Amino acid sequence: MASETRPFLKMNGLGNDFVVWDAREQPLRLSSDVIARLGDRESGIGFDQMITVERSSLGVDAFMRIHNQNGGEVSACGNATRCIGRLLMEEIGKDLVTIETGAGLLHAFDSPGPRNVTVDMGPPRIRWDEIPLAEEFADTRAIELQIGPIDDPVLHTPAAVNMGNPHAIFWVDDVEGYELERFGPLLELHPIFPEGANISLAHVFEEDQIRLKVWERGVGLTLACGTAACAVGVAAARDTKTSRRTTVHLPGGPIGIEWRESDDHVLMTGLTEIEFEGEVDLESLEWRKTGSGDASAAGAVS
Ligand SMILES: N[C@@H](CCC[C@H](N)C(=O)O)C(=O)O
Repeated sequence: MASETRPFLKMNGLGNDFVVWDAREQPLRLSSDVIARLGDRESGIGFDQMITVERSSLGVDAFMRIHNQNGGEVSACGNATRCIGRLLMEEIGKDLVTIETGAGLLHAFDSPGPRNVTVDMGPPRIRWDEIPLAEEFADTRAIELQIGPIDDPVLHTPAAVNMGNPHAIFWVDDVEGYELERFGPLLELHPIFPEGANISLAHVFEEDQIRLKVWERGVGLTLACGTAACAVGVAAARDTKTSRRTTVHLPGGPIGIEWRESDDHVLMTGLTEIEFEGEVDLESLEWRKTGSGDASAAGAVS
């Protein structure tokens, strides 16, 4: 049987990077082992998430399937929703599109500034069983965590928020003052989080300005995580550390978050980038670049 070569697009939202397949005409389902091999930065294409754009069974603009680098399927990815929103808006020629995800229908719309996209991520879920947590907590602004090898008290009382996926947020004085790569893997799989969790270190350094570093479930340290930025914006406002409008500064750049009072929805605005076009032989998993991205577009600043 001849091997199949499939085109893909490499994109990122503030450095949180994705391989994007268009599977609307020709379905594509890869095993978790293949996804992990393609996601490997040494031997594969390298990405944080793999995004498969499919036809929506609900008749909206598209369905977006999300896999983490380790091959596990998840329901939400804020940065990828902005990237897919941009692709669909450019394709359809509209300035608002609706994307079906595992976490529900999300609207993406054009935002001032080139390649800037806003996504309405819907309302946060903050009840202990919605996050979900393994035991009842009346107040999820600070839950109690028992974690043996870590003795810093700051790392025992995270806030917990679900933005279509579970997040734990530790408020610290300096996000660089902790070895997130050491305790991220322990906390991601802590039994209090039956579905695992994305782990954030956050610090309000100026009025409504938050510094954020994230250990993503199923990936590790990433340059940015959109749902974490939303969760942190919500946790900060719940705790009156900030107003409902914040700028969250990630290693990959800033992202604007608004937790709208009128309908409880969280809006996230930030840059999207097409890095390059490529193709993969799905049998050998060999891949090559076939085209360039935004950086080579006319007028782009390199
Ligand atoms: N990078 C994403 C989140 C991707 C999923 C996450 N790792 C999880 O397992 O929930 C974002 O931008 O939100």
